[in-house]
Amino acid sequence: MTYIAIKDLSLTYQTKTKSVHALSHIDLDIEEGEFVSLIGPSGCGKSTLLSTIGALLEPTSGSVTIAGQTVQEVRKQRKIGNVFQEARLLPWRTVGANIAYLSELAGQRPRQSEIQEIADFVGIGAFLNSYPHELSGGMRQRVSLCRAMILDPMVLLMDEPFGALDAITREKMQVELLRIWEETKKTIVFVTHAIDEAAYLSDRIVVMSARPGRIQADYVNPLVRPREPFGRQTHETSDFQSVLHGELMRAETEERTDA
Ligand SMILES: Nc1ncnc2c1ncn2[C@@H]1O[C@H](COP(=O)(O)OP(=O)(O)OP(=O)(O)O)[C@@H](O)[C@H]1O
Repeated sequence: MTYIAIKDLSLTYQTKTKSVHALSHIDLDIEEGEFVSLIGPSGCGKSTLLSTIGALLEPTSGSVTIAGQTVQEVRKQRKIGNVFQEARLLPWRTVGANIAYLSELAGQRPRQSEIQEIADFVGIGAFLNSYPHELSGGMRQRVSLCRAMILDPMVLLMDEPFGALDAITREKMQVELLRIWEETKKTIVFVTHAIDEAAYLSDRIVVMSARPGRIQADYVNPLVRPREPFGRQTHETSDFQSVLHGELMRAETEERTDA
């Protein structure tokens, strides 16, 4: 059953000096509990699409609904969780206070036991009284994930969340995210540049064309779960990654032709 429904969505940015046609006639259905990755050439509109799903940007035309509600309604209920490449934590607040922050904005003060429970679940239970500058990049991203998860979001939108982490931390975070997803069955839309990351994590991989971004291909991931973590490759993994790589190359080539 369709949960996130994106219908004929286009978006053009208007600046003082120019207009940038970022997305063109996007149709995409995502089911409840699905893990979908968006990949595509740099500047093809992945973050823009994610922002329209999160109601951070208004499309020029078309619509996005989640469980039949407009994304603006869902956003008002604070039921959209965002995780960005930078953790965007408030440096003067402790980890615990950062996790509580968005709930406080919504007029709810989460109980300490609730904060402890989510922090334990995401593996930072021992750091609630620490400040962001005392944490590693991976730990800061865990705090950012807790801050989103404590809202019990209907969807989790993740924009290259591990893009700034070193390779080892990134792989650990991928394993952790899969565990969290399997236990909570949240619907996740995940933007990444990394084919191996998309192939390891997702149920589906949507490949976008060069700008203006369109859906170029939509792959159901053939790799059975549980999958090999830490970059370990099976024949099936490398075959699927080659297919995705070819698709990305086509998108890149199209960009050069259009330029
Ligand atoms: N606020 C804005 N005003 C004008 N143009 C913008 C704005 N934000 C993004 N763009 C342009 O829209 C296009 C899509 O940008 P977007 O960040 O969504 O792409 P992306 O696929 O996420 O890129 P990357 O992979 O490099 O992060 C790009 O050409 C970008 O320069």
